[in-house]
Amino acid sequence: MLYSFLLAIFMFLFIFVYFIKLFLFKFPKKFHFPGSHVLITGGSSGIGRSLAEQAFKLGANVTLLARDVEKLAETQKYLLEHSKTNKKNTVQYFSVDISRNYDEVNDIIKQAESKLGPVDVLINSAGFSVAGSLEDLHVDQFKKLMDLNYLGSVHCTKAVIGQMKARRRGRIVLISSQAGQVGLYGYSAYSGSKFALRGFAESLQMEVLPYNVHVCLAFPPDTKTPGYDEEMKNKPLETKLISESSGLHDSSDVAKKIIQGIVDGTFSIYIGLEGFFMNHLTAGFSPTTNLTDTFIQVFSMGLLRMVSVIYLSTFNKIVRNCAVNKKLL
Ligand SMILES: NC(=O)C1=CN([C@@H]2O[C@H](COP(=O)(O)OP(=O)(O)OC[C@H]3O[C@@H](n4cnc5c(N)ncnc54)[C@H](OP(=O)(O)O)[C@@H]3O)[C@@H](O)[C@H]2O)C=CC1
Ligand SMILES: CCCCCCCCCCCCCCCC(=O)[C@@H](N)CO
Repeated sequence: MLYSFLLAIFMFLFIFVYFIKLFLFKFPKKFHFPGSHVLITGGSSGIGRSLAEQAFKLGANVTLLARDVEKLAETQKYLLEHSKTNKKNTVQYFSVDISRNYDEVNDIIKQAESKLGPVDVLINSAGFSVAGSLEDLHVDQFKKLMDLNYLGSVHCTKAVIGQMKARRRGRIVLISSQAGQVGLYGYSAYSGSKFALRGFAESLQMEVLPYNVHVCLAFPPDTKTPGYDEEMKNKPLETKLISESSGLHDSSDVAKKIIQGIVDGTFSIYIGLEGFFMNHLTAGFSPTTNLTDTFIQVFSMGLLRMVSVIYLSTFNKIVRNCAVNKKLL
């Protein structure tokens, strides 16, 4: 009796999900890297640099944007020497602060496009993090985080979106963070800038879907990069202890998942086991681009919510214990 009841529920959900595929959504077509133009902000370091390396190896022409010319030149040299393919693809770079002024960013991107053709994939990886309690964070730091992590991505996206829509081809990649899925101790400033990307990504995806442009929003966990090392210097113990629960990952593994997401046109890209859980728990009203993920979400959200409540209580305990140890409570 119970067995056939469960079977009926399973069948119902199965039919529902396939209904989604057949009648409600057209899933993205695969993207092919060879010969394409991939522009990567923050391409001279960390996750952006690993993405540049992998895109270049796949035969893409790569444009790197960042501020420091030496790091850019060094990355270009590294790619040309270490990732050489038998294809005739190339790497160029431009120095620009993407957080400041839309017109300046737009000019640089137009220059990049005049050399390598219209951008097919825009990867917004330039970003940084500062962790601290609200009392320790300066209001200026909130502003700087929004200017780079959020507006920097908006500027670059606005500069390429017109031609992508016109050509019915393109991928916009936004690098959020697991701290853009859950707010944690120390991330009051950083999380705001990363949650903002999700609102931007979801709205934009609805706007550009008819033009075959796909938005990919990635949620990396802690990843060993120069930016991470910098963040660690002033990270509160609470934030360290809580973040440890989803481990420390390698930037080339993170980049690999993102590249696969770009190929598939996945809206929501996660990394690691905790990433998988958080992705499905927080899927909410986000676009569906993948049948398996949608299927898992329909089944698992309630159960995952239960798991998240347990995690939350352990995080709250960490914060309380730290306050007690600091003799604040
Ligand atoms: N590392 C991690 O643990 C995680 C990182 N992320 C996110 O991934 C992205 C990449 O992080 P990560 O690889 O660690 O960062 P890194 O600090 O290693 O690299 C940042 C890159 O962005 C460039 N950049 C910084 N400011 C600007 C600016 N104003 N204009 C143009 N370019 C700029 C830097 O070059 P230059 O300084 O020369 O301008 C550099 O190339 C960020 O958005 C980050 O928030 C998400 C989750 C985890
Ligand atoms: C359903 C239950 C699953 C629960 C798992 C919870 C794990 C939460 C850990 C969050 C880690 C946040 C990392 C932020 C990384 C980052 O963006 C900075 N390092 C940038 O430099």
